[in-house]
Amino acid sequence: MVGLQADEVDALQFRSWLGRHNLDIVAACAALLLTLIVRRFFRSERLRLAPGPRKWPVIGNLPSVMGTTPAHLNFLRLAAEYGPIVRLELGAVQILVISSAELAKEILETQDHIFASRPSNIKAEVAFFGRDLLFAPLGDRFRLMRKVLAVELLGTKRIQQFRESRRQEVLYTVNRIIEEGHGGRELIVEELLQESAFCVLTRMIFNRTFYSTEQYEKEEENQMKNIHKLFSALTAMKTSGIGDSFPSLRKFDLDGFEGQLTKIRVQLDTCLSKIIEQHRHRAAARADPRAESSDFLDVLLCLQTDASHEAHGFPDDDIKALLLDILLAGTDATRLLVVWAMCNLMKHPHVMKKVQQELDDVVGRERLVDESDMKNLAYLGAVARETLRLHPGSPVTVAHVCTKDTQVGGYDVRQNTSAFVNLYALHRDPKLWDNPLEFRPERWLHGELDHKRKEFAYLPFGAGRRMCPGMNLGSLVAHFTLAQLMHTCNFSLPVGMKPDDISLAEKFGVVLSMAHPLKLLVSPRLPPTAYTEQAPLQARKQCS
Ligand code: HEM
Repeated sequence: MVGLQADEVDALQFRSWLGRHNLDIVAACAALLLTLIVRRFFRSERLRLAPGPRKWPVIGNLPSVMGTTPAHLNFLRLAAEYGPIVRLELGAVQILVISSAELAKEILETQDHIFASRPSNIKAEVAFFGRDLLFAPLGDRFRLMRKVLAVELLGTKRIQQFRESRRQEVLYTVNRIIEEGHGGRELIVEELLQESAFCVLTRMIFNRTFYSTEQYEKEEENQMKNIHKLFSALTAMKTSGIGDSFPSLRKFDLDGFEGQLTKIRVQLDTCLSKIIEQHRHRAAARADPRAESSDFLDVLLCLQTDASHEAHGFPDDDIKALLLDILLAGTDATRLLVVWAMCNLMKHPHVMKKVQQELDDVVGRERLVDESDMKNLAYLGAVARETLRLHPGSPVTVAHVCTKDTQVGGYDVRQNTSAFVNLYALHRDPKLWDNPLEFRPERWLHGELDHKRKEFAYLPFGAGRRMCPGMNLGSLVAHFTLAQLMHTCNFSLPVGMKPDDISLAEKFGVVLSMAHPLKLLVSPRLPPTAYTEQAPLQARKQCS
């Protein structure tokens, strides 16, 4: 190579080597690619994955769960075909549907430490400031929020503190029902019960309600109405958007899901920030803000500034998110328990008769029910339990995401798979319940179930680390509302309608709503003297 520099010689030698080995290189690349494909193929072949329907390219099993059939019914159908554990791919997201008590125990107890987290979720991230508890992944923030909620807000003493405001709100609703049903007018009680459940909670959270223009400043009343409107819009929206199933498409917001959530969040934020400022202002005017803490928001603002408490410095966004969680998780669940119980009582008049007889025996007809009576109303309690069995407000648990590769029921489960327990399926499983579709409150009495019922057969509040922290409050409010309604009112069906005509069909949505809300006729049941107790509206004025 006369006249060539050393590096030019190297380049020429390399080119000639390349020419000679061209084919070898292509073959090596192809072999590498093939190895990767084969390894991937064999890896998933080696994994023993749970059964499930055939997948479509890209969209996976989305067609199996799309449409207007409620998710728990789709899951029930899939369980009948593939068994108690079904694997689905919803776009890029892997999910497991669990439909037996044994496997529910495995997810919610034996492997609770692995399955107690939540997957990321656009709705929570956008509408709940990405800071709420319901959708919080497992970690220090989750533990702190859960502790604050359970100990500081929903402890027995704190719940007792709001006894009078609950009584006023429920009696106010009873009055409205009797008034609006006067003269044989047909009523959709469900709508009034939604407002009632919401206001019971807003009284505890902000010490505000939205019915009375006399008690509250107009601005405060409008704030509550606005929150109710925004909150209703939020709950009416679907739980996930295209960006949840296909994270790579999220930035395009193809279905406008994120844009819509952002609009609601901005308005909620403005409204909640104003209420927080008003509470701060009021607390600053008190001699000892702690001594006079009167509602949940006051309590949280006190913790925020208490250097000795671990919640010290809790950001405002965490406070807003926690309060929204209480409204979101508490309102519908409580309302639905009362609504489905009433529906079943109207469908089974002999059960209604027993409930009212028990109320007359325990309370009598000369006074109204008090929360302290609840412990003596065993039959009414059994009606509520049986209602939650057949109509659990959350028919499927919130998603529990698996934080590492594991096995469930002998099947391999990959990290980041979301598991849903179909509570509706467990509660109607003929292997666990005698005549599961029959509404029979008696099954809860006289220890009838003690020897028959299996563990994890009945989970209306979930189980494990993510079990509902509002169970006691939700049960108390729902049982008390039902007791007041059954004690003070006579309900009957519109002319020409028979109990058998009542439809138990369920509407598509996250919670278990009635597809055909019940229309009822109502009249007072007690002698007029029983209603002379301090009128609830007046009592609310004096209390504020
Ligand atoms: C009858 C009424 C209620 C029923 C049937 C009910 C049911 C449930 C269910 C099934 C879950 C999901 C459990 C899981 O993911 O495994 C849940 C979670 C939750 N509930 Fe309730 N609930 C009721 C009332 C309430 C009330 C009144 C509140 C608030 C005061 C509340 C607050 C929550 C919260 C914050 C969570 C999320 C807990 C977490 O992720 O750690 N619930 N509830």
